[in-house]
Amino acid sequence: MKGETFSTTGQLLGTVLAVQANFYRVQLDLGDKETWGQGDLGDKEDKEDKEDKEEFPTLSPPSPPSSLSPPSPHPLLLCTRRTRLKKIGQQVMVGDRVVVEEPDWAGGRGAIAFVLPRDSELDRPAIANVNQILLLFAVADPPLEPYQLSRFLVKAESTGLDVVLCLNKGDLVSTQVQSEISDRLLGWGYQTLFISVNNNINIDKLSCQLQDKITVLAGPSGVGKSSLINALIPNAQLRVGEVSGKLSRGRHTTRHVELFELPLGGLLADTPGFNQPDIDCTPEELICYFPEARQKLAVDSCRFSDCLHRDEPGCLVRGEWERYEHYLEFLEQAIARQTQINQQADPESTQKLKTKGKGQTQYEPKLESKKYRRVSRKTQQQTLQNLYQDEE
Ligand SMILES: Nc1nc2c(ncn2[C@@H]2O[C@H](COP(=O)(O)OP(=O)(O)OP(=O)(O)O)[C@@H](O)[C@H]2O)c(=O)[nH]1
Ligand SMILES: [Zn+2]
Repeated sequence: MKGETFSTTGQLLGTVLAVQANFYRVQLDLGDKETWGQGDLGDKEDKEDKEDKEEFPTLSPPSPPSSLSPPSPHPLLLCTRRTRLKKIGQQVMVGDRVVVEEPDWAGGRGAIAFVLPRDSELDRPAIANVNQILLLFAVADPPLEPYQLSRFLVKAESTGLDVVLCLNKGDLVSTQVQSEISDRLLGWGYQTLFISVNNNINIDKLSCQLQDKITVLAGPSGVGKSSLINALIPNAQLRVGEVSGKLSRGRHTTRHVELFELPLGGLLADTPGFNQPDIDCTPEELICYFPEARQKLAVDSCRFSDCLHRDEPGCLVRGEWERYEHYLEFLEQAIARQTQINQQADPESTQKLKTKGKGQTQYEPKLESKKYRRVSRKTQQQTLQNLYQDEE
């Protein structure tokens, strides 16, 4: 039986959990709970066919370096990057799927020989292959601010990744209030999961949503992000404690990005706290980051294809929806930002001559075509700029 452990070409695969100076901490797929447990390799070898044995004749029970204990169900190796990768300028990011060569099980070392193509790539935090963003807010203490929540949601949507919205401190408000908030957010296009880390409510439900995925946790200060990580990953504090001090301290004192292994499988990225995320998308694409408007545009379109949904005739989007005011505000910011970018790109000229039909010409504000164009999904995924910023 072959598990996920080795690809068909018999390579040793793993995921980069953290980058430490010139070393990469790689969690290997082998050791998968379904195939065999840690230190149980003899069993596994019995199950593996001969072909695999021949390819890995020196495999002995892997044990993670002692500095990385407590034990993970998956072996960890501290790896260098092969010179060939450096020569071709191949960067290795946290979240990357990599091929590891020459594992030295006793020393807990190895070398990264290849980086598999990425499904997604976030800028800040710099993590590859993220599947979803878990946006955590609190229902109270700090109070739930619709405008701030909207801003975080738009920013999260702009990555092109799935967004999971979770409200913590459910213990501080009545179920009646929770249900009102829930209805309101449903109007925004979001199903909300109410949790209470303190009272252990719905933590198991959330765990299921994170299973087997790479998730980035985001949210403003004080909503319970550290508390949630500790609830989801009982060993997190201990693990981090041995590497960089208490978990919460590590989060706020460095830009260090790290993926934590979830007990049910999957990885969670801990990120530094941040304040107000910037709206840095183009004016034209902004509307796509409002699910309630996106719904309308999925079935019909505005009269003008370049409609910014303000006062254009035949606009499908303008109207009585709760976050329309937010949209208009963010739009102003996106336009201001775009104008600034254009001016910086070409300070001499902010106008361009445009030829209209019938030979007429007119000056129009010059827009940096590349920036103004609707961006590809891949590009969207590459930007999560300023979403995370160190508190220091
Ligand atoms: N009532 C209540 N308080 C909670 C709950 N979860 C966390 N808290 C409290 O909220 C406060 C902030 O929690 P943290 O986990 O430090 O919040 P954080 O999001 O990590 O905050 P930063 O570190 O500033 O980013 C702490 O006093 C927690 O005890 C909860 O479910 N209910
Ligand atoms: Zn419109």
